[in-house]
Amino acid sequence: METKIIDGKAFSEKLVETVAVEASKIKNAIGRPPALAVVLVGENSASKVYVRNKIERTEAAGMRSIEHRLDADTDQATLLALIEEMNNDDAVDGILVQLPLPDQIDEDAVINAVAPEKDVDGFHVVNAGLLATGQDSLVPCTPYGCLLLLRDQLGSLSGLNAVVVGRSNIVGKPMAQLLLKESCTVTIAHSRTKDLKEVCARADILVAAVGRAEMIDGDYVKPGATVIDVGINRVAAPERGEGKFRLTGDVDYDSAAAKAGAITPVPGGVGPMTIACLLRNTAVAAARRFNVDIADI
Ligand SMILES: Nc1nc2c(c(=O)[nH]1)N[C@@H](CN(C=O)c1ccc(C(=O)N[C@@H](CCC(=O)O)C(=O)O)cc1)CN2
Repeated sequence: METKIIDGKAFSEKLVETVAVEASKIKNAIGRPPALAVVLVGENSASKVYVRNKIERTEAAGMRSIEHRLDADTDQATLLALIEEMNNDDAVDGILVQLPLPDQIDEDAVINAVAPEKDVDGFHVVNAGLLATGQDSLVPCTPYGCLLLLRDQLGSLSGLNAVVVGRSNIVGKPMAQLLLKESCTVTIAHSRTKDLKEVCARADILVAAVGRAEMIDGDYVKPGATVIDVGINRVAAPERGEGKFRLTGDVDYDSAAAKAGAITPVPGGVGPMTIACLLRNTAVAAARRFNVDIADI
């Protein structure tokens, strides 16, 4: 059986087109486009690229982008004051603080300072609680992107065995909640799980979000399973020249693809879905704030 390579880039481009249509409906209804404020603290080079992409794609989708760049030595009180200002600004629909933050800032305090209805990352404890109890919430972008790819690949997920490797608040836990909502039988596994290989090899859906380059190889994959690789790791690639890097996932692609029915590549799989779902969440946040009816995206 041939392995399907899931094209997250193409899927994300179609999703952004749909978001743009809904964004223009919102603009017609409220007299301005949905607005997303992005905050970058410091000089992390990957974060700078992600933020630049977020800004470009927000504008390309016909939405307003507001950018705040703060120095690496910014203190927590200053960042919290900026968030409070944006919470109270009626012209801001979505607020995103790019992670990771410098060490002097408590990430949880920042995440929970964002007004839940503007929390387009879906990380606030209120949104996490709403998701866990099956209520409407803003859902974290990466897991939601994985879910859209899975639905597109498999149709109904009901009754399937899903294993999520990784228990972060940002990916692993919300991914498990989303799969549970789809009536999967869900296992959250992690680096301390006993017999991890055997646990994974029972999965119809295997989501790797463990943060270790190429850890999940073909031995972890049930024949025909759908494998979703959330990892983005930069590893040395001396074959490309001195000091060069290549991007790789948490899955050892070649050996996993040899067993899987379908698999996401890195790059070009889950990554592009993260930003597309951020735009989707911004449109959803604006529509909910102003009671505008939009399509279910
Ligand atoms: N506040 C947040 N911070 C972070 C999040 C997040 O969802 N919210 N996620 C990641 C980074 N991230 C978005 O912020 C992100 C990561 C990767 C991609 C992506 O498109 N990856 C490409 C490869 C890009 C490259 O060359 O590096 C791919 O996989 O094809 C988009 C967004 C941490 N911080």
